Amino acid sequence: MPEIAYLGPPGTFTEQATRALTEGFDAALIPYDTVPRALAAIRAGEVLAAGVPVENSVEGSVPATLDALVTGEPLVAVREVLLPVRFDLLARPGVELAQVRTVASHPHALAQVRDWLAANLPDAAQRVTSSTAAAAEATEAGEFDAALAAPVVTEHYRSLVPLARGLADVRDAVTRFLLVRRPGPLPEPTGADRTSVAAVIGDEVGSLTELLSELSLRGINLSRIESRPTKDRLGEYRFFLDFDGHVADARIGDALTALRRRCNEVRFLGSYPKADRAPATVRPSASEQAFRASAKWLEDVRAGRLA
Ligand SMILES: O=C(O)C(=O)Cc1ccccc1
Repeated sequence: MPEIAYLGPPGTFTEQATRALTEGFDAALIPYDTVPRALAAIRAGEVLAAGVPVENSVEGSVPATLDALVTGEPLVAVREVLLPVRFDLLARPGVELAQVRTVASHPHALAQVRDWLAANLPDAAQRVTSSTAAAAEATEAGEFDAALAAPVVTEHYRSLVPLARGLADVRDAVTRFLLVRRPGPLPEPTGADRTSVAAVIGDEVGSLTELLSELSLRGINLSRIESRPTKDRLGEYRFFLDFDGHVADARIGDALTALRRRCNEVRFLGSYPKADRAPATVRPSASEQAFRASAKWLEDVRAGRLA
């Protein structure tokens, strides 16, 4: 049975997401304490793939995931899923809200209930853990007074009881997760796909504008842009771009070759079906048919068939 890594321990949001990402095939889910370790396990050939969180509608990107995706051997995303996130505040039996002095969770969880914590636990010290389930585990062990975690976490840390349920400063917050693996055959284009790349550009006037123009000129809709320091030199950034379309689409292939020419480094991070299944809108001049017809025209010109 294929083994798939996820950010553990059991009971994380990533575990739930990874179940959804691997729906339809039998896989054994293996917990790793951090996203970089889960991705290292793919690179080392210990697991086939990993489910990882990439971004949240409230708190933005998960930097550890972005950095680990571009450090080391190439990896590509093959599926994505969106998971609504709400948190329970869990404590050992007998601990009341007024007694909570320390509350632990993943940084994204603490950020998503910042207002609730300010209003209800203004004096509690916030402690960061590697995941929400790690916070629950440590709370059960007596390390913290309370943990913010997924409601399902109590299936694993059974002595914990909720002090508050369904917390979220922003209703309908969602987190986006990817199933990542080593490069291989790509998912088939569906007409509602997303492509992810990471590009390092030179420190020159207009280099980012020109990079983005390569997409807009071909009618490609950019759905996310995020920058992270390359860590090599102050002021040098790597841009993580997500856009509508599949690398098999002519307009996307054309744009990627342009990025490859322009950028100091381009890493392809996958083409995969969008979770919302919303088809890409393609203007007529960027359609497959238009690309085919113009390539044919050029071929004819070069062969001396047309003036
Ligand atoms: O810690 C977890 O449970 C995770 O899977 C990471 C995370 C944390 C907060 C919101 C969504 C995902």
